[in-house]
Amino acid sequence: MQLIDGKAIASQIKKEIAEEVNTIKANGGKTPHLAAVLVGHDGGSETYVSNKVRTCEEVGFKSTLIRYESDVTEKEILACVERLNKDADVDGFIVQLPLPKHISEEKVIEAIDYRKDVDGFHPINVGRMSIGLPCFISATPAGIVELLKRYNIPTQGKNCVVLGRSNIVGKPIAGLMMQKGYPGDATVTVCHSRTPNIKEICLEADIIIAAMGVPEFLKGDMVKEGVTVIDVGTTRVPSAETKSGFKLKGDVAFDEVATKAGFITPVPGGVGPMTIISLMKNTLLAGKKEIYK
Ligand SMILES: Nc1nc(=O)c2c([nH]1)NC[C@@H]1CN(c3ccc(C(=O)N[C@@H](CCC(=O)O)C(=O)O)cc3)C=[N+]21
Repeated sequence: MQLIDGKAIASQIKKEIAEEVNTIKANGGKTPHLAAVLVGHDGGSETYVSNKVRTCEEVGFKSTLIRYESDVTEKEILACVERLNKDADVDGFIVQLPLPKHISEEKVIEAIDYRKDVDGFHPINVGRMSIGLPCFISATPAGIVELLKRYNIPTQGKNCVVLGRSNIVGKPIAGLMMQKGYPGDATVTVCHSRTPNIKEICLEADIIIAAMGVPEFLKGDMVKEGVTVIDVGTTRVPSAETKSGFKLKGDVAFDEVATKAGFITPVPGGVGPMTIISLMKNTLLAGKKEIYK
């Protein structure tokens, strides 16, 4: 079994980005600027957003964090998006999800200028990705693809099973794994809460991407020997062992599955750090106007 060390790969890419930012600045170019909008005080969102802001500092980006209480109105959030769309200094921005129930995530995402949508959640970016046009690819799927590449994991003609059909992970990663080229050219099966025979399907898989958000869903008896397992789950469960009182749990029963897997990502330290780094890459691309003028 080989552990896929997302944390190590992410810090390597972080150095590459920091060097490029230095060069841009040395040549009198504009410092890339990422803004993040955070609504409410949910523990997970706070941690992820502060990771993002800290990483911006580490690579030399400018960052702006805009915070709202959870009783903020949809109108106020839409006005904030409009301001960020117009702010010439902001190259890209994200609105951290999930949003409180009284705010429509669809409306907010559609209001974002797709040229600044470094999350890759806007329908224009989603659509362009699905037909293979230049676009912002959402950070988690992009991070997964990068890990497969860096570990030279074969995908062509392989059975890839995606667990979960969310708009931000399941659907886009399924599309990327079946697209032409590498990593891609896989035979993709998407399973979800209504799939009756998930175990049977997983037992045929060469690659399993687990993104259902159900802690320790994938058990040792559901995978074949030598499988590559990518664990996207990040559920916070209460824990007495940690200072924060929470522990991060993946969608994979790690110990059981690791004994059979060829490659496996840990949680934390797997896909999470790669998600952050992909967001930085998208922000750099936005700053350089490489995808959209
Ligand atoms: N608009 C938006 N964009 C997102 O990209 C987005 C979002 N909303 N909502 C929530 C999910 C989740 N997500 C993660 C980011 C970093 C880690 C991460 O850094 N994880 C670390 C551990 C962090 C910790 O200790 O809690 C790791 O796995 O090693 C995890 C999950 C981004 N998301």
